[in-house]
Amino acid sequence: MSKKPVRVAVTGAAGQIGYALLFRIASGEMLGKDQPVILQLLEIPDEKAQKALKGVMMELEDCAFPLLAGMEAHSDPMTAFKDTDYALLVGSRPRGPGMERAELLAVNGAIFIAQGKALNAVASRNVKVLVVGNPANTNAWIAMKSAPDLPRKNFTAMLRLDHNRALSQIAAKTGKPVSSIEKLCVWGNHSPTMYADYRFATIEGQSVKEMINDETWNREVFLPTVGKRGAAIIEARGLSSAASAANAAIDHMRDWALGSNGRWVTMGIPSDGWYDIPKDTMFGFPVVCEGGEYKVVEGLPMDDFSRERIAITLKELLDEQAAVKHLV
Ligand SMILES: NC(=O)C1=CN([C@@H]2O[C@H](COP(=O)(O)OP(=O)(O)OC[C@H]3O[C@@H](n4cnc5c(N)ncnc54)[C@H](O)[C@@H]3O)[C@@H](O)[C@H]2O)C=CC1
Ligand SMILES: O=C([O-])CC(=O)C(=O)O
Repeated sequence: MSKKPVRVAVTGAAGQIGYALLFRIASGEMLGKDQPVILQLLEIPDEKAQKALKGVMMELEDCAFPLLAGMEAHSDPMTAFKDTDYALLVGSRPRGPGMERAELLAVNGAIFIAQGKALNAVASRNVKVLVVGNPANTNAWIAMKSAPDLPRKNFTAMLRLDHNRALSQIAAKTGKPVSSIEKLCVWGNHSPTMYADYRFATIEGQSVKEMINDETWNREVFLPTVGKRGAAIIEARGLSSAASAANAAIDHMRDWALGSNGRWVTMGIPSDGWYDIPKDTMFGFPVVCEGGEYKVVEGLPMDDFSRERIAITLKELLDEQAAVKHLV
């Protein structure tokens, strides 16, 4: 018997990430090749944006995706999020050259208050929310705080792009396939302060740290390359990453919904006090997903350098939260 369709809301649906994301959701890459979806697409109430959204929907229609069970255009989150099972909050302003993501808080923060409230009012009580719009961790925190009737754990921020970037750098350094790397993680904020950590990573059972055996490379090449990759892409493309961001959003939601098969992945999630990160801080942690839930990998040992890096990224997040506390 075929499965009942699930509702997937995507905001910023006519933007660059939206264009790289929607076709993959509709083809079953996110929720499985047997799971029909209804797309509930939100764009700003602006003639040009709504017209562009109609164009994207025409293209979706022209793909004749067997799993696309329905599609709606919205300009109000209160209708876009009605009964939604999954919400991908992409819509917001991207940064340009020379900006940091935190500078977007002033323009983007308010979006996530309105959208958090709308999710609180009309979404499925089990909705799984992924915030992509920057600064992603703090926007996810704002949305979570604006939705007091939904479980906190349903709100997540995207650090999967950082995780994937770290995987590719390790694969290039070791000459081993990306798929062979396990137990990598990225701690903290989706910003240059993030701490990509391969101390526990293995390839075919062998320690990646021992294989690389180069702490100078870790500190002077690996960490800055992963941490500043977004800016490097803006510098090269003139626009921020889109296809790789959409790909990471698919990976994040797929693993959360369908499981990570025992593999560690990185998700930005509200802390429950793990690793001394204050409760509710939206922080990148290593997790394993199973049965529609994520579970933090606990008990990992910390050395002085890791403690220092985690303190830096935590302070940045707490400062971002403090800057918007009056709004939530
Ligand atoms: N967390 C991550 O790893 C990444 C996050 N991003 C962030 O994703 C966001 C979107 O990036 P792009 O798609 O490249 O930008 P874009 O400018 O191409 O598209 C954004 C779309 O969102 C729409 N929008 C703005 N406010 C909205 C609202 N309140 N409700 C619904 N739609 C709204 C705009 O009309 C536009 O069509 C940016 O904030 C960007 O910085 C980008 C890459 C990676
Ligand atoms: O750098 C940006 O502004 C877009 C982004 O978050 C990324 O590519 O990681």
